[in-house]
Amino acid sequence: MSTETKKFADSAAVASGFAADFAEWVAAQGHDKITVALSGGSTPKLLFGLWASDYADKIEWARLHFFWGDERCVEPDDSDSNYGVAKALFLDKVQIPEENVHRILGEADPDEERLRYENEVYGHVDIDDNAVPEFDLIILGMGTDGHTASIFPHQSQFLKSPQVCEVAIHPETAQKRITLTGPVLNRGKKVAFLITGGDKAEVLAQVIKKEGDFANFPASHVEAADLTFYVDEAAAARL
Ligand SMILES: O=C1O[C@H](COP(=O)(O)O)[C@@H](O)[C@H](O)[C@H]1O
Repeated sequence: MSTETKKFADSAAVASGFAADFAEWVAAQGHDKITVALSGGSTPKLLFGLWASDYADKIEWARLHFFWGDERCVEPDDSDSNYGVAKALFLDKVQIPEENVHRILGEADPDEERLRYENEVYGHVDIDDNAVPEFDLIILGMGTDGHTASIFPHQSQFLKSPQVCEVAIHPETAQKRITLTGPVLNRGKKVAFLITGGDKAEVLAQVIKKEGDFANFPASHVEAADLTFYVDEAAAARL
């Protein structure tokens, strides 16, 4: 298992550092149908913008299949939709076949969608001997409460769920979400956290150093074989 922390000056530098590593990694993959689970929220927006502006013709997008680590149960054109954000910022701007985009249907019944999406994942992603999907790359973020994907501290049982996806509930808004579970995050062949901002510094330090309240932060339970934290100086202030 290898864990690395890459520190950058600010959030823009995190996006460009990750984008450069990503382009190199895609080019080095010896197979097509490279499966990537995207994160949502605000942090990856700079990355998505950069993919559209600087990498549209530098990456063979048709080799990639995009999935999501989590989705909010809203319409795809809702500003809260993780898919909607990615679509507006880069999917509509790069040459990627529609069938390579495997969105979670946030507008569908969550319990039915959880099962449909699980089958979608099984239809395209390698599995291990225990039928756990092995994405080539999973991109994750972390909330100020230590949640990752949509595994929140109050639903930490999802870290050990035997299912591919679970229906999560946001602790403050009660918004329903669909999230990949802990075993799937841990089986990612490569996992990258993108974490920026001083408001995450204290939690990030506990997550990385495994100190203090770390056990209560879902992000600290992601233990993939190849794990990299891309952080800015503000988020890294307590490391
Ligand atoms: O709700 C979510 O939160 C996390 C962190 O989001 P950010 O806005 O702090 O970057 C994100 O990784 C997750 O995908 C998202 O749905």
